[in-house]
Formats: sequence, C-alpha cells, structure tokens
Amino acid sequence: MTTIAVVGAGAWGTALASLYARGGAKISLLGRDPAIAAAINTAHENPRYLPGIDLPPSLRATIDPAEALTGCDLVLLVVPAQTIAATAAALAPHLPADAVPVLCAKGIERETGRFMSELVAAALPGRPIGVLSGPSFASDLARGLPTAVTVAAASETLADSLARALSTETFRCYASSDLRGVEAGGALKNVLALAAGIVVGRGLGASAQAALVTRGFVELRRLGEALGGRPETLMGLSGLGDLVLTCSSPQSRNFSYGAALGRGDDLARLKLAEGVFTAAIAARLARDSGTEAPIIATVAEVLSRNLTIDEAVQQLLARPLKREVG
Ligand SMILES: NC(=O)C1=CN([C@@H]2O[C@H](COP(=O)(O)OP(=O)(O)OC[C@H]3O[C@@H](n4cnc5c(N)ncnc54)[C@H](OP(=O)(O)O)[C@@H]3O)[C@@H](O)[C@H]2O)C=CC1
Ligand SMILES: O=C(CO)COP(=O)(O)O
Repeated sequence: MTTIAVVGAGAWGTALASLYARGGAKISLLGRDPAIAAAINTAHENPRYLPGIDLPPSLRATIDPAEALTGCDLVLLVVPAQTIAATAAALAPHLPADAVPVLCAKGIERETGRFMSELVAAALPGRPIGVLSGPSFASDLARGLPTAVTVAAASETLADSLARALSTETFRCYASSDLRGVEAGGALKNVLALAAGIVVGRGLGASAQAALVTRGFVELRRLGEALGGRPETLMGLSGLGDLVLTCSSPQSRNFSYGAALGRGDDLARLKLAEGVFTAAIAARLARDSGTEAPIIATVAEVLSRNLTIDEAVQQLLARPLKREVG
C-alpha cells in the first residue's frame, strides 16, 4: 500500500488527507500550527480551514516533519504557491530518498515566473515530480462528493502509477504527461476567475459572465500553449474544467475576491487568493512571449491600481472586439 504524506493543513491539504484516510490509506498530515493539528486529532475538525466538516477519526495531523515524512512514498505539497520553494527546501532533510513530490498548489512564482515543478526540481534535485490539478473544491472533496482531476508527470509510466495511487472511489485521477500544460491551466485560471468575479460583482449579469469565461478560455489556451502546454491538456480538466468551476462559484476564493473588487467592498478582511499573486507575472509572461492576453493584463492592472474597476470592466467587455477566432 502507498504511504502518503500531505504537507499543508489548510483547506486543500486537509481535504486530500481526509479523503485518503477515509479510504484506509496510510496517511499523515503535516501542519505548522499545533492548535490546528490538535483540533484535527481530537475534535476531528479543522476549525480554521474547513469549519463544520467532520474529518475521519483515523486522520492524524502533526507539526513534526520527521514524524509525517518518515517512510512516505508520495508527498503531496499543499501550501500556497509562493511558499512552495521554501517549503520543499525545508522538507528535503526529512524526505525518504525515493519519495515522489506531488504538487497541488496552483500558481507561478511571482518574482521569477517559474512554475511549481521547476521550483521543486531545484529544491529537491533528482526526483521525478507529479502535479495534481483540476476542478476540485476542498469542501466538496472533504464531504466525499465526486471529483475528477488530472495528475501529471513527465514520464507516462509515472503519471499512470500516480493516477492509480491517488484515485479513490470518489476521486478520479486522469493521467497526463503534460506537466507544463497542467500547471499553466491551474495558474492561469486563478487570474481569469478574478476577472469573472469582477464582472459578476459589478452586477453585469450571467450573459457577460459567460462571455468573459469563453474569452478567458481562449486566453488560457493561447498563453498556456505559448508557455509549453498542449492544446488538449488546456481543454481538459486542469484547464477548461477548472476555469469553468472557479469562474462560476462563490466557493472559489479567486472568484469571491474578484466579486468583492467588483462590488467595491473593503478587501482588508479578505484572504488573498492565488490569482492575486499570479496576475502580474502571468501578464508579463504573455508580453514576453508576444501572446495576446487582454483579460489577464486587465486583472494585473486593476490589482496594481493602474485601472479603476469601471475602466477594467470597459476593457474586459465593452471594448469592440476584432474577429472571434484565436
Ligand atoms: N482550497 C481549495 O479548494 C483548493 C486549493 N488548491 C490549491 O492548494 C494550495 C493551498 O490552498 P489552500 O489549502 O486552499 O490554502 P489555505 O490558505 O487553506 O491553507 C494554506 C496552508 O498552507 C500553510 N502555509 C501558509 N504559508 C506557509 C508557509 N510560508 N510555509 C508553510 N506553510 C504555509 C498554512 O498554514 P497556517 O495555517 O499555519 O498559516 C495552511 O496550512 C493553493 O495553491 C491552492 O490554489 C487547489 C485545489 C483546491
Ligand atoms: O482551484 C480551486 C478549485 O479547483 C480552488 O479555487 P480557488 O483558489 O479560487 O478557491
């Protein structure tokens, strides 16, 4: 049986760990806050990140890396994208030599433009790497609702074996060898979900939302391909699938953050969504590769306060468009 360690006791890490604990897997969850670990172990709840959701009593959380990682075959890295590099480096001394990291964060490092797999390859050299991404809200997974995602690795053999090891009755993992396409889809959809949220928050209606999602998909495909992803990957679960999910549900932090921007809410109390960190670097990668990405560029401009929301909405939807293709 595969032994899985999950690093990051936030919403997504706790949901993944509880899924595997429910399935009877050998699983450990590594957090950094002793109070959260204690609540998971005794009250079987993660009160900060998944309040009100019952976790399986068999799920054990710890804040001790050696305890969590000793003997693991797979280590799921489920911390925010901007912290992946430092987290992977800190884990290195505790990881078994043949443990495979599986990256579950969606984003691009904002200072360098590097993808999660590049950061982890540098921090944990010589290891094959997996990426898990697709339309999947933590609270859905933690409630045992059916979910399907893509699991990618550069080698088809590894992708197949990771997809088998990580699938359960309710969590279907499709294998892919397009690591870059899967990562690009997950990172770019976060920025596009912010744009969809802005449109909805501004009260522009479902028709405008559908237009934004469709044009956003064109952009995701175009930029995703420019960054090295394959078209079929970008049209799959980790691209189109995740875009549809996060552009249409207030459960998405990116969508909700965009909606708050669109409404003109006070953002001080809102948790920053991944797309907030990714927008500017995604816009720069688009410029550098000569790829048209007006929606992503607009979100980056709004977040850096170079555009008002009204100006942004004009750019997102009211500007006369050229032909629809491409
Ligand atoms: N939530 C979801 O539905 C989904 C999320 N994802 C992706 O998973 C990733 C994690 O998201 P999510 O679980 O929602 O985030 P949360 O904010 O819910 O949790 C983040 C976790 O990471 C820990 N953490 C924060 N900063 C650091 C750091 N510098 N070093 C180590 N640990 C840190 C937090 O610990 P502490 O509590 O101590 O701050 C917390 O345990 C993101 O990239 C997201 O895009 C993917 C699919 C679904
Ligand atoms: O990636 C997600 C679902 O697939 C979660 O999206 P948010 O980060 O926008 O909440």
